[in-house]
Amino acid sequence: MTTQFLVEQIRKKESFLCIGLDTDLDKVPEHLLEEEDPIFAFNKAIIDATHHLCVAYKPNMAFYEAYGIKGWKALEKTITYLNSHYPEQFTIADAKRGDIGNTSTRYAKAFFEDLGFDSVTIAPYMGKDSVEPFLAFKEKHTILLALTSNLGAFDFQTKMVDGKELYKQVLETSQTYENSENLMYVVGATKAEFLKEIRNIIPDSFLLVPGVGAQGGSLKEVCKYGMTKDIGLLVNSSRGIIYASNGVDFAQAAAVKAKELQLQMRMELNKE
Ligand SMILES: O=C(O)c1cc(=O)[nH]c(=O)n1[C@@H]1O[C@H](COP(=O)(O)O)[C@@H](O)[C@H]1O
Repeated sequence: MTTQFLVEQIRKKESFLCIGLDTDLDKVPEHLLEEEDPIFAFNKAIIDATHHLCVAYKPNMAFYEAYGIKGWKALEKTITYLNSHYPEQFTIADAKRGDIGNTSTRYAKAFFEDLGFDSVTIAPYMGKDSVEPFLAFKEKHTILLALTSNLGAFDFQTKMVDGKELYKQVLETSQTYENSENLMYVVGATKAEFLKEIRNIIPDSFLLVPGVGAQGGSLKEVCKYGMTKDIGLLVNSSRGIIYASNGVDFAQAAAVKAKELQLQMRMELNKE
């Protein structure tokens, strides 16, 4: 998917919401456990109930890998369902990969070619030759961790390296990589106050912003400092939406939560 198409979808739906499909069998409604594939049944119901309110879905690999082959099959069914029924949705494989070039190429093939995701999250720690194999894919997006939402972000990411915080080095250096136009970045919603400086370095790049909802980040603050003329934001909520209810009404309850965020996003978009 091109960035231009994503921006068109955001304007059309008045939403830059990404719904995180962090599907945990300990949290899904009990009646679904009788299904042959409860993970896919849950995801399908959530997607069908919320697709008109969001522009992206982000399954986090941990939640699928935790169930072995069954989890991987549910993931494959989920992305196939999204690509066939809702091809306008931007899909993110939240995998946080990155390895020596030869290995990164295989990860890129797995997520972009075999599974058919539009994007994948990547850790920048191994540098240029670990990231460029992902960037080589046309109309696919590499979402590099810049400043993450968790407390541990302060262990390394904000430390000074050559007179500059490490996350700023990540932003600046990655912009020199080949095909850097295919880069997006992760900035946690809990770090909204950093967005002003981040926008000085990458004024136009799209940001994936997790951490509203369960982690307490503020959508308003994120928009205030992070929004660009082409929006430039995908704001993710996972648990805050998908586990709104664990009864038979779970999908409708998720849609209510998604709608709440979409209405706030609509307001922010109209401020432009
Ligand atoms: O890459 C991510 O998506 C990510 C980066 C980050 O800094 N913080 C963060 O929470 N995430 C992911 O975003 C989702 C947040 O989930 P909730 O806290 O339930 O909304 C999880 O899948 C996290 O793994």
